[in-house]
Amino acid sequence: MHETSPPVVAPSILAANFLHLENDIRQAVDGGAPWIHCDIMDGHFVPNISFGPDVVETVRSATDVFLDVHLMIEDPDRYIADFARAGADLITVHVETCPHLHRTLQSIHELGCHAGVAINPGTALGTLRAALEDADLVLLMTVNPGFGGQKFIRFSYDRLRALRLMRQELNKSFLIEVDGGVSRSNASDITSAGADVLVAGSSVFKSSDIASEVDAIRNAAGASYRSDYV
Ligand SMILES: O=C(CO)[C@@H](O)[C@H](O)COP(=O)(O)O
Repeated sequence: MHETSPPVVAPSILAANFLHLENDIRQAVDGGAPWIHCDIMDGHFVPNISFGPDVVETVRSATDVFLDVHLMIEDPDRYIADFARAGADLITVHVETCPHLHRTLQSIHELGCHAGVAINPGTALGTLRAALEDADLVLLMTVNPGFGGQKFIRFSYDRLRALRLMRQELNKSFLIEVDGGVSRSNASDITSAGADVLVAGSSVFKSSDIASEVDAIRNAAGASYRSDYV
């Protein structure tokens, strides 16, 4: 899981130009992104539909970077094998969609992938507690999921600090990922509050220079990152 030293910038292709997807991804990787984030939305758990395993498989065929697949879908157990087959390295499910979260995380591991748990801004962090035994990563949503281009919710800084403290108290080493409204202007505050992985969609792919934008976020994040957090 720690193949690349944090802080990691994980550009979300939700905001990419799908006519030039391979080119957009290449520019992001050239700018220093070791991960690519794939947002899977079903129009039920979140009010938007994105793409499925076929697109993930196409991305896999175009790049060997770490593929971070975020399932914003009801009943994710039905699809995790498809995303593992498509080439996901990490599969993250939402605590809000998994009544048998422990079993779901085990299934992801059995499929040979790293397992993550995501949590919405309105869900209490305590609901994660049991999952922290098995998760390789916790994805803290810093917008309400469903759309790119939203504003970072400010109370997320307190949640990040609280999650970092939980990790310390439990003596765990899961990575903390932040997703939504991340840009070069808040990346430093986000890492100093405890994030190891920063998902950035619009700020990267809507920019006129994708590689420079990734580099700028990485530099800002790196300036305040403390490796003794993990
Ligand atoms: O999962 C989501 C949205 O639900 C995110 O991955 C966004 O796609 C991030 O996009 P920006 O907020 O960076 O535009």
